Amino acid sequence: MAKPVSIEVWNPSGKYRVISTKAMPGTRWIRLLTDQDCRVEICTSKKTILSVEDILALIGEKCDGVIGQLTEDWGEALFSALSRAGGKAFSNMAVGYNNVDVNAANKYGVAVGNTPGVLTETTAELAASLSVAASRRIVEADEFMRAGLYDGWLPHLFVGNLLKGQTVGVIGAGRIGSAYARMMIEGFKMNLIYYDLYQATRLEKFVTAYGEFLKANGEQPVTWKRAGSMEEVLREGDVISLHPILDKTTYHLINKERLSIMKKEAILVNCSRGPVVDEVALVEHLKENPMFRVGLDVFEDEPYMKPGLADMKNAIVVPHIASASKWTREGMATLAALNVLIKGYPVWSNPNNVEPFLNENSPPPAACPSIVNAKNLGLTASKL
Ligand SMILES: NC(=O)C1=CN([C@@H]2O[C@H](COP(=O)(O)OP(=O)(O)OC[C@H]3O[C@@H](n4cnc5c(N)ncnc54)[C@H](O)[C@@H]3O)[C@@H](O)[C@H]2O)C=CC1
Ligand SMILES: O=C(O)C(=O)CO
Repeated sequence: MAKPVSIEVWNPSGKYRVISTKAMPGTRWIRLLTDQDCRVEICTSKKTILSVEDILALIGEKCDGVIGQLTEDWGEALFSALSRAGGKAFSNMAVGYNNVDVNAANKYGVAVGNTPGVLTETTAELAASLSVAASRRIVEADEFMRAGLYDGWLPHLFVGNLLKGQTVGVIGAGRIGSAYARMMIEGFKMNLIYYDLYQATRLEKFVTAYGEFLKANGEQPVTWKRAGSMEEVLREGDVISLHPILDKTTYHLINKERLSIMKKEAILVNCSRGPVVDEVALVEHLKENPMFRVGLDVFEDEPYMKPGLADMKNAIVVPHIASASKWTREGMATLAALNVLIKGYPVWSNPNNVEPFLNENSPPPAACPSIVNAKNLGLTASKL
């Protein structure tokens, strides 16, 4: 028998019981739920990652909807329990939902929400920050300064790579990958090579137009190329950033063999999911190629790093903070809350445009912003 988990309660007499497995930023998300007659229970356990047993205890006998986190294992056990408790909706507070077994949710008729769009720019900004920090060796230089080792300017001190005119490679040119590409192209005048299963038409148009603008102003135009294979991106990119979803096609997409075809002084950035990179092979590669650098926000065995990674000077590591801006995190909480409103709301027809849900000063549309299994469950699409 799992121990009861500590909770904070809002609107105790609300008709619908909604649980959030973590406290989330802002208060708008709580207000939106309590305004719709929900009793909101927020888990206040000190444990960072809740186990399946902890969440089963939270769900209890009656529960209408749950907002959960990407660190939790949402599979058969939780969806069957939620369904038995009368629950109809679950939302991850994340756009990625590789921690969710959507087939199990379908089996129990539970809608699965995610939070796209609101984190696109914030996540791309962190990928861009890691790209610049790695290319200019900012973290190494900062450590050197704090250690009191700086005794004067030297021609060879922390020499890094110039980004202008180099090639930025993007693998997975969806919302975040495309936003990142634009930042690197517009900000640093880099040329683009990308690989995706689909054509990134808007991104291509942007690079073409920006290239024409530069040319008209007497500058070297930027260019783009859609690669026919991932290997092409790896061979040609000077800075390569990974932005695909994690599934079986992208697991260990970067492995020993693929690392070996990259340029010796390339920079690799991963703000997608840890298992997209074979981290053991990466550590070996970093040891053998001191001029190869990485910026990592995510790790294969998160929250742990593979042995040796923390010792590598040519690696910058940050704790899965790519979406961590105040506006984005509050927006993610809002979208997650609206996804679990269980009054039979229709599903928003364009999850790539979630702006109307994010305006603090006007009520959101009466729709669930993003339900990934809406078609499987035959949910009605919003006409708004
Ligand atoms: N580190 C962090 O804090 C964050 C991480 N993420 C991760 O980023 C991922 C992407 O997010 P969005 O850009 O919003 O999703 P998206 O769905 O717009 O883009 C994903 C892209 O990956 C492409 N893709 C899928 N399989 C592929 C393959 N085998 N090879 C090449 N491309 C492939 C898709 O066609 C799509 O264009 C999320 O699924 C999540 O895992 C997202 C936000 C924050
Ligand atoms: O949204 C996601 O997928 C994250 O990783 C956290 O923002």
